[in-house]
Amino acid sequence: MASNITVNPSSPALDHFALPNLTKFKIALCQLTVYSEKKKNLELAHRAIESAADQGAKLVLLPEMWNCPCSNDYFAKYAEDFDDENASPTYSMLSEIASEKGIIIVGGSIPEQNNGCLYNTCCVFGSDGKLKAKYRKIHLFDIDIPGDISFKESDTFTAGHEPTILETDLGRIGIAICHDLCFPELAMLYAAKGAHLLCYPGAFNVSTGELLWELLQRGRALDNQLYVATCSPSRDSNGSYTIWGHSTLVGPAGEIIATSGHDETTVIAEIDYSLMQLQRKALPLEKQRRDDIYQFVDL
Ligand SMILES: O=C(O)CCC(=O)C(=O)O
Repeated sequence: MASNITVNPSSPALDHFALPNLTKFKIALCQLTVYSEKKKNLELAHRAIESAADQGAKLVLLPEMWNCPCSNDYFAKYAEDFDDENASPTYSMLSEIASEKGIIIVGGSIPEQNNGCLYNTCCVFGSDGKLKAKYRKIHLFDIDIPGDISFKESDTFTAGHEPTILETDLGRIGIAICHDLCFPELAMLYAAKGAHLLCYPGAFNVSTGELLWELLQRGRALDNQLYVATCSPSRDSNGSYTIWGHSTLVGPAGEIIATSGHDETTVIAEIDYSLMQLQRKALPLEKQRRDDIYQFVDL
């Protein structure tokens, strides 16, 4: 299981205090407008990534479902097969711009078609333009609030099974998508494997967004004393699914470092892992944890 997990938590070499080569860098959260034409979405994303890199961002995070309208009616039509990279315009664009600018791109999510199944998938490209990881959303979003919102992602998508954390020059990055934020267990698993940063492309709606979006990401950051970055599409009030927006970077004490409203924008903010070390020294939750009373089981 978990073939994307490259760090062995039981390895004595894993030092949770160890920092990557680059401890301070800029991250960009590109809160993109989503159009019904895929080509337009690709062009917009390309421009936003290029501009973020030109402003010094070393890591760019894109939103959930940024190249496809957020509706079960569209997912199959817009889906791409990443195994056939030449047939995937999204794969090619992200790979090319990552290597051209020498940046890491956590490519939000798009519908992936693979062996007759559809997945809500995030691809991560390294600064050499190579695909470094692929994460398929594990917790699908099914909700039914009478008179408010009804959405069943599991009608269309198959759930993924593989937590994904990757070792990069910018630290160990855990990947998850949107509704995955509601499950502290996944964030804890990544923290146990030494993650410095969790990236959540997301597309919360206005119904759950106002109450939960910020609370959840601050909770995941605070519990695990690491950085959490989220990136949403911008709001489209004409669509059937009204997006909350508010792409955010949260620091290891649960503090909001930078955030946005719901319009199209790019948030550029600094990650400084030395703050994570300070927070873990000041409040050593890891040492205070009572594994004799409750134990976190990592299968
Ligand atoms: O968990 C929620 O309340 C919203 C999640 C969501 O919008 C999604 O997973 O697409």
